[in-house]
Amino acid sequence: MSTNITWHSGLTRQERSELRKQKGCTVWFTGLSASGKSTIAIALEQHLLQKGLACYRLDGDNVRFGLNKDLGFSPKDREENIRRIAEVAKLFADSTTITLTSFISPYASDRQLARELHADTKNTDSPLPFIEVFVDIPVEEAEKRDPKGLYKKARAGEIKEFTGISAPYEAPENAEVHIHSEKTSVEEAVVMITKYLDEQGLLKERGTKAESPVERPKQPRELEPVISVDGKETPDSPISDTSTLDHEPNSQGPASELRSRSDDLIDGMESGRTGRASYNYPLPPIFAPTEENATAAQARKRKRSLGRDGNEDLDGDESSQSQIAAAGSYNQNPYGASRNPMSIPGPYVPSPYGAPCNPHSIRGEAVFNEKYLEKHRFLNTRFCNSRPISGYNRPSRQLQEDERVVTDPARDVVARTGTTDNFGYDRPSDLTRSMG
Ligand SMILES: Nc1ncnc2c1ncn2[C@@H]1O[C@H](COP(=O)(O)OS(=O)(=O)O)[C@@H](OP(=O)(O)O)[C@H]1O
Ligand SMILES: Nc1ncnc2c1ncn2[C@@H]1O[C@H](COP(=O)(O)OP(=O)(O)O)[C@@H](O)[C@H]1O
Repeated sequence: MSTNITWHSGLTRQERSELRKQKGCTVWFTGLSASGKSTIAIALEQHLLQKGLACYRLDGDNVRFGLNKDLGFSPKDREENIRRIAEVAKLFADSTTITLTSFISPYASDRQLARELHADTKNTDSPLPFIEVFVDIPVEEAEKRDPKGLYKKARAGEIKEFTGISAPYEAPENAEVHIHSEKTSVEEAVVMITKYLDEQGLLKERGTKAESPVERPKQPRELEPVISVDGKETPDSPISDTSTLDHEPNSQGPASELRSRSDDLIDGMESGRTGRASYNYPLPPIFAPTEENATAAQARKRKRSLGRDGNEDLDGDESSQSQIAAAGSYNQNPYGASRNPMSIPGPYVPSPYGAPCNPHSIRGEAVFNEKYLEKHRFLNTRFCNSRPISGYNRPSRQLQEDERVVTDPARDVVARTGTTDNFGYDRPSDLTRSMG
C-alpha cells in the first residue's frame, strides 16, 4: 500500500480533450474465449484509426505476456488482472484515446470495478465513458471455433479452470452493446459499436461532424513563420513589416527545445538542405539584441553561474546554447513542466520531425546576440500569429501597437517593442524596447 503520496493535478479532462480534439473512453469487450473479442476489437481499432481517431487496443493474451505475466487464472489472479487492465485503460482513455480492451473478464464484480474506476471523478472534472461490449456466444459454438485448441485441452483436463468449461463466466446483464457473435459478422459488430460510440458523441471532434476525420486547421499562409537568410526574404515568403502576436509568449524554460530547433534549422541552412526555402517551422519570437540587453544578459548569466558554483563563468563562451540560455527569458509554464511541442495538436505547421508542431506550445522567447546571429546567418525570423489554446492559460489578447513584432530591415532581425508580463520570471524587459 502506497502512503505519503500526493495527487498532482494538471490539465482537466475537458481541456485535454479540447486540445486533442477527441474524447477518450474505454470500450470493454467481455466474452468467452473464442467468442470473437479480439477479432472484433482489431477490426474496430483499424476502423477508428482510419477515421483519424486515436485508438489503442489492450488484448488479454498480449498483456499477459508483459504487465500481467505474473498472473494465472485463479479467481484472485483474474481479479487482479482486470483491476490492472482497468487502471491502464483508464489512463489511456484519460489521454483522450479510444481504448479497447479484450479480456474474458468473467466476473461481474470485476467489470463493475472497472466501470466505477472510470466513473470516479474524485481527482478530475468529468467521468470517462465506459462502454461494455458483450461478445455473446454459446459455449458450444466457441468450442467449435476453438482457434487455439484450448477448449480441446480444457476438455481433456490439460488446462484447469478454463472459462466456460471448468470456471464460471458471469454474463453481463446490461452491457451497452450486445453482440451475438455466432450470427453477427465482424463488420456488423464494428458498425454496431461505432454507431453506439457515435450516438454518445464519442467520435466527433468538438463542434464537427462525427463522420469527418479529425482535421487540423491549416495555418493561414500569411501567418506562417518565415525565415530568410542573409537578410533576404525567401521568394515565396510574404513578409510584411509588422505582425502581431495575439498570445502571450510564456514558457517553462524550454531552452533545450529552442536550442535544438534553432540548431536544426541552422544545420539545415548551413548544409544547404533548407537553402532559402521558407521554413515552416515554429520558432520562438526572436528579439533584437542591443548592447544594453547583451550586458543585462551577461550580468544575469554571471549571477547564475556565481550562484551555482561560486566560480565566475564569463569566459567568452559564445556558443548558441549559452547565448540563448544567458539571454533568453523563459516564463513559467502553468503546469510546472515543459511541454512537448509535438504533443499538442491544433493550428500547426509541418515540422521537420514529421509530426504536427503547435506554435502555441513554443512558449518562450530567446534573445540572440549579434555574434550569434552573424555566426549562423540566422536572421529575420518571424513567429506566426496564433490563437489561444483554451481557457487554461492566460487569456489571450491582441498586443498593443507598441508591442508589435516588427521586422527591422536595417538589421534583419525581428524586434519587438513594449513590454509584456513576465509571469513572475526574471525577464529582461529592456530587451523588448529596442528597435522601434
Ligand atoms: N484457464 C483459462 N481460462 C481462460 N482463458 C485461458 C485460460 N488459460 C489460458 N487462457 C488464455 O488466456 C486468455 C484469457 O486471458 P484473460 O486475461 O482475458 O482472462 S481473464 O479476463 O483474466 O479471465 C484466453 O484468450 P482468449 O481466447 O483471447 O480469450 C486464452 O487464450
Ligand atoms: N462473427 C464473428 N466475430 C468474431 N469472430 C468470429 C466471427 N465468426 C468467426 N469468428 C472467428 O472466431 C475466432 C474468434 O477468436 P478471437 O477473436 O481470438 O476470440 P477471443 O478474443 O474472444 O478469444 C476467430 O478465429 C474468428 O475468425
